[in-house]
Amino acid sequence: MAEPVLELKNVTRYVNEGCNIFSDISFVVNEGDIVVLQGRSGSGKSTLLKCVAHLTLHKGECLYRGSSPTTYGITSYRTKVLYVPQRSSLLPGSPHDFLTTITSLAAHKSTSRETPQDVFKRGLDISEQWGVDPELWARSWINLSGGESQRILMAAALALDTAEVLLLDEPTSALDSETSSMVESYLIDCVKNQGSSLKAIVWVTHSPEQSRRVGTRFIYLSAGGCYESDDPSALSHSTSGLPSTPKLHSSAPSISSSRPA
Ligand SMILES: Nc1ncnc2c1ncn2[C@@H]1O[C@H](COP(=O)(O)OP(=O)(O)OP(=O)(O)O)[C@@H](O)[C@H]1O
Repeated sequence: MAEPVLELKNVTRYVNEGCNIFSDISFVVNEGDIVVLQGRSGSGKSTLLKCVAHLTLHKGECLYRGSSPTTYGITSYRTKVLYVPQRSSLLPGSPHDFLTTITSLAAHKSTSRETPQDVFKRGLDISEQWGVDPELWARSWINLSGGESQRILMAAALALDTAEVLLLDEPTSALDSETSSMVESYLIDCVKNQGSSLKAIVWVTHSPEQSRRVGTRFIYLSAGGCYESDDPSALSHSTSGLPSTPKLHSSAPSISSSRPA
């Protein structure tokens, strides 16, 4: 049986007293899973990834291999459960600077024996397979296109080779369909490859087609709770039970489920 790698227990993101973006989100991510997380715009997908990455205040627990982030130390936890944002716009310097900074962190050094040069070379190799000119790694993030930034960020995350779980926030939203499919295939192969350090992905997308191509499980955020479905595009043809405009929720648990998530 597949080992659980990540466990969300009653994760609740509050905004004000008694007002939540979502409440009591609970599900387990097992080795080999590519969990596609879908939901209407504003339903809280990005916020949930940030809660799991311990980047935003929340209630409840996110256990990695059965232990809390504080047990590992938050920075070490983030090398294992790695959040890849949709945009790199707030990062200073160049992608090369970024990778140099990350590989110099004690948390990275304690989980990787590779030199920064090895990591950088792998990042170049991966991104070149996706059509990125190696020279772009020396350019400032702000002068890269959305698609160039997205591919380089993803290549950097994979090149670090420390994460067992990637939390991907619309990772191909700026890519054309051909490039998107190369990135998708690479990620799927990594999760399937027994020798890879990457064991699972939580993948936010708005595309039912992408959900079908990459997902092994499908979780939907809706009405401040979540449900799991066998249908990779349940949201796109759901006509009931979903608010057209997501609202903050004033009551606690609200988990609708076609199957317990
Ligand atoms: N710090 C905050 N304070 C108040 N509201 C917030 C805060 N952070 C996020 N929100 C609100 O929470 C909701 C969920 O935001 P989030 O970005 O997680 O949604 P999403 O499902 O990822 O949306 P999209 O699909 O449009 O990217 C939004 O209505 C957003 O405005």
